[in-house]
Amino acid sequence: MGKRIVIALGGNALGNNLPEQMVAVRKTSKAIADLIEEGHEVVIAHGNGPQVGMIQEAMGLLTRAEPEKYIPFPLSVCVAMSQGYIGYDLQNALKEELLDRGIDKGVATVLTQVVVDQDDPAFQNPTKPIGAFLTREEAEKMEREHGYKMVEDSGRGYRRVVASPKPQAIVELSTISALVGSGHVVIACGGGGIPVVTEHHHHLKGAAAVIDKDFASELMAEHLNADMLIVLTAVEKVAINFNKPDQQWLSDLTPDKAREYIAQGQFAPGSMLPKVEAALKFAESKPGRTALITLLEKAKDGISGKTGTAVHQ
Ligand SMILES: Nc1ncnc2c1ncn2[C@@H]1O[C@H](COP(=O)(O)OP(=O)(O)O)[C@@H](O)[C@H]1O
Ligand SMILES: NC(=O)OP(=O)(O)O
Repeated sequence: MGKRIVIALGGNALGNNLPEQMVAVRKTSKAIADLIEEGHEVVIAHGNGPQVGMIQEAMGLLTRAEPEKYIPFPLSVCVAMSQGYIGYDLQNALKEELLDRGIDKGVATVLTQVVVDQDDPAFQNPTKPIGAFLTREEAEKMEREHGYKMVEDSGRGYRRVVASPKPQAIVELSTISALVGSGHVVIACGGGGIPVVTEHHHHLKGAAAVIDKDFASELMAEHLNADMLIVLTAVEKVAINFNKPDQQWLSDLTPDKAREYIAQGQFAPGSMLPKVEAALKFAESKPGRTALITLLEKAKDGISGKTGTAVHQ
C-alpha cells in the first residue's frame, strides 16, 4: 500500500552550482518518480547550504562594491531566493519525468516560512555550515575581512557557520496539507524554511539564520502525519566509528541505541548528527513511524527494507 513519505534531499541531490543542479535534479526526479509510480504520496524538502551561502556572498559583493546603490540583503531573504530557484528547477524536472511516465500530477513549490524562537540559544552560537568549502587560508581571510565564524566541516574543508535555531511551526502548513491531500506533489520547507519570528499583530519578521532541513522535514513529516521520513544523503547507511578502521555500517537503529551513539559523539555535528536526531525524533513521535537514512538512488530499495539505516521503535 502507498505510504505518505516526506523526503529530505541532501546536497548531492542538488549539486553545488546552477549547471550541476540542472543535471542533478534530473537524476533526483527519477528517484522520486519511482516512488510516486509505486503509489506513494511524496512531499519533498531540500537543503540549501551551498546555495544560500553563494547567494549571500554574491549580494555582499554587490553591496560592498556600490554601498550607495545597494542595500544589504538579509539572510532570510537569501533563504527565500534559494527556495525559489531550487524549487523552480526541481518542480520542472519532476513534472517532466512524471509526464514522460504518463503520470499527470500537479507539482508545485510552496515558499515556506518556519517560525523560530527569537530566544533560541542558537542565535548566540552559530553552527550551521553554509557556502563553499574553503582552504584554511581562505577561511582565515574571511574571518579577518568579514568577521565570519568559520569551522572545519567533516574533513571536507572550512565553511562559514550561521545560527541554526530549531523549527517551531510551519506557517504554510495548511496549504501544504491541502495540496498533498488532493494528490499534488509538493516541494516545501526548502533550505529548512525561511526563518521568521512572530511579532505583534500577526507580523512575521525574517531572522538571520538557516534552519537545518533535516529538522524542518521532521516537523513537516509529523504534522502531515507521514508514515516515513526519508533523509537522502551521500552515504548508503549511517556508520559508527565512521572513517576509522573499525567502521561499522548500521541497518537498524532503535531510538535508545541512537541516543547512546549520539552521546558517544559518533555522528558529526552539522552533517550526520542532525539527520540521526531528526530520524530519532520522528521514530518516537508515534508508533509505526519509520525514518530512513540512505542514498538518493537507494530510496526505493530502502523503503522495501533492503538497504539504508532504518530508525524505528
Ligand atoms: N557516523 C557517520 N556515518 C555516516 N556518515 C557520516 C557520519 N558522520 C559524518 N558523516 C558524513 O555526513 C555526510 C552527510 O552530511 P551532509 O553532507 O552535510 O548532508 P547533506 O546530504 O544533507 O548535504 C556523509 O556523506 C558523511 O560524509
Ligand atoms: N538548510 C540546510 O539544512 O541545508 P543543507 O542540507 O544543504 O545543509
